[in-house]
Amino acid sequence: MSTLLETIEVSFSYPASQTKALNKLKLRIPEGKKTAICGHNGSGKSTLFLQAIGIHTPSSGQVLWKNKPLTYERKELKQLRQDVGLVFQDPEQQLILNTPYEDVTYGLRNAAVPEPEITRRAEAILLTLGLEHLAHTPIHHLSLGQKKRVALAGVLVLEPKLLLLDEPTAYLDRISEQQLVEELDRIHSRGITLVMATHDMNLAYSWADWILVMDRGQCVMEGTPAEIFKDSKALNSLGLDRPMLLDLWDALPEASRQGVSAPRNVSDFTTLLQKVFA
Ligand SMILES: Nc1ncnc2c1ncn2[C@@H]1O[C@H](COP(=O)(O)OP(=O)(O)OP(=O)(O)O)[C@@H](O)[C@H]1O
Repeated sequence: MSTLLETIEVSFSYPASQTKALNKLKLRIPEGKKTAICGHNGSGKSTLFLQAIGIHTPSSGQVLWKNKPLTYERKELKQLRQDVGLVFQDPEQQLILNTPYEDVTYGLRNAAVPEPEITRRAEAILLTLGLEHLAHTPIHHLSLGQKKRVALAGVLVLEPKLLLLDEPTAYLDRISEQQLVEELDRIHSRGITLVMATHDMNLAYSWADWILVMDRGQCVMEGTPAEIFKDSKALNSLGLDRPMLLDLWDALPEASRQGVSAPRNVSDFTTLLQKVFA
């Protein structure tokens, strides 16, 4: 499993704060996977993302992109921010222009992409995310879910190799969440490595193929969803819930679970129930 981004013993404190937001953090983001980063409020997930795009620099330790330590030179940071896209939890922090079209084209102009190419790429990404009819609508007229899509479009249009998403489904309704997850799967199938910070253990369990758990600025667990959610006690002590599907799975008669792996989504669970109660 090759590593795209790595932190080696990274520590960082915000100027106004006494506590370390990151405390000798050691973790790796595997290339090509869908990784979920879980952890209670304040465990350091967003701070890690800001380190990954070089907005903050470690007070000690190193951040490595493709096995090379970041030097934080201007040219390198410019390239890094094209390779690593960050979608903030709150789209208001990200959307600075008046309309989705202006916002999506802004990053391309900064990257000195030729004008015909800008138009082509902006129109394509707005279409992909179902935003074409809103391209010239003032952003303050959009719903939160639509703003989240615009923020995602503005990052995706730059064709990053690694996409970091901070709580992308927070405050979305079930249908919008489902649509976003489907879109993320399409993005992943194009070869983009995805990392999602989330509090939603049901989503982490069904969506991710690799999970990192953070606590007090450290990575305290890593593994596949099956490995991570096996240890309910450890998760509880970290303030994280067990996915509902696993509780339901445990409630099934033992004989029906023998030799079958626990379902990762509702549709697999329903199929299993139909077999059990046939
Ligand atoms: N701008 C800031 N100024 C001072 N302290 C901050 C700032 N941003 C974060 N912190 C502190 O750094 C620590 C890590 O915060 P961070 O936002 O990275 O956690 P998180 O895991 O993303 O939390 P959440 O799940 O609530 O988004 C917390 O103790 C937080 O209070």
